[in-house]
Amino acid sequence: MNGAHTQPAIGGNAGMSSEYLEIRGLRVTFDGFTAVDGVDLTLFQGDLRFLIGPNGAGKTTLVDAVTGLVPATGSVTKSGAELLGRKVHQIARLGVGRTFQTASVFEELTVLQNLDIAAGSGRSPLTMLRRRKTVLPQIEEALETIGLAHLRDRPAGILAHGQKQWLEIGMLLVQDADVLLLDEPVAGMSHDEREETGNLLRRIGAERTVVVVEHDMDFMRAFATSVTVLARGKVIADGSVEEIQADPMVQQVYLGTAAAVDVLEEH
Ligand SMILES: Nc1ncnc2c1ncn2[C@@H]1O[C@H](COP(=O)(O)OP(=O)(O)OP(=O)(O)O)[C@@H](O)[C@H]1O
Repeated sequence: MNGAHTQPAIGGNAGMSSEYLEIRGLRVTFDGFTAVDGVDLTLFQGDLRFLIGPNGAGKTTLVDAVTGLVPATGSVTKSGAELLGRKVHQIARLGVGRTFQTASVFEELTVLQNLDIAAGSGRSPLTMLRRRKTVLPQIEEALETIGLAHLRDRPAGILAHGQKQWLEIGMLLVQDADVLLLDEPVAGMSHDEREETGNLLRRIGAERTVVVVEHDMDFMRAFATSVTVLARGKVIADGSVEEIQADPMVQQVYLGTAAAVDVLEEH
């Protein structure tokens, strides 16, 4: 970690800005098995919220439910608009975007074309067929933000693993997503790529709400402004990194062994 990092502000701008995503009593059931069990979560603009928990805790299912991929009960509102019951593309249009554990970019298309398609997701098929002659300002901006401006005309297939994840994040930015749910964005990344990704999340997170599902505790400690711990579909703790690390319930449930305490407290 270099010295340029500012200390994460606990809770981001919580309380200072409008509420962005409010999850109440969220429940997802698969054939009688409850994967997400009555989750309440409030996320604010400026919050870089990490969602952690053991394997099978329900983290990805929660993201799937918010983004319309699995049916759920309860309520998820974004700035007052109910998301549950809407289709995936409608939720995306309301500004809620997500990435998957495996980056899903069009490998044969250039970086620019990938961003152009994402930016055009709200356009009609006819206008999509017409190629844009100029690069849209929001695409220029996204290229700079994700650090891929120099690779704009290269096929996405040649990008390094980390760069593909950044391109996916760029695709959410050009779609105007202001709530971003990222599923294990640094899995498989090198140390330097993690550092770059963390800085990218800080840059984009200042004006947005970013939720990061992650297993990497070092990454969480370095970049989280707040943390929610899920276990067996329920929220067992919510707070700053320090509060989460000191929580005996988290130490016990999260990994369940004495070694787990070392993992959580390691610096
Ligand atoms: N489509 C499905 N059908 C049945 N069960 C499912 C389905 N999707 C997830 N589950 C179950 O729901 C539980 C929560 O899974 P989920 O993938 O959300 O956990 P997770 O916290 O993201 O885990 P990991 O950290 O391993 O990715 C698991 O027990 C999983 O087997």
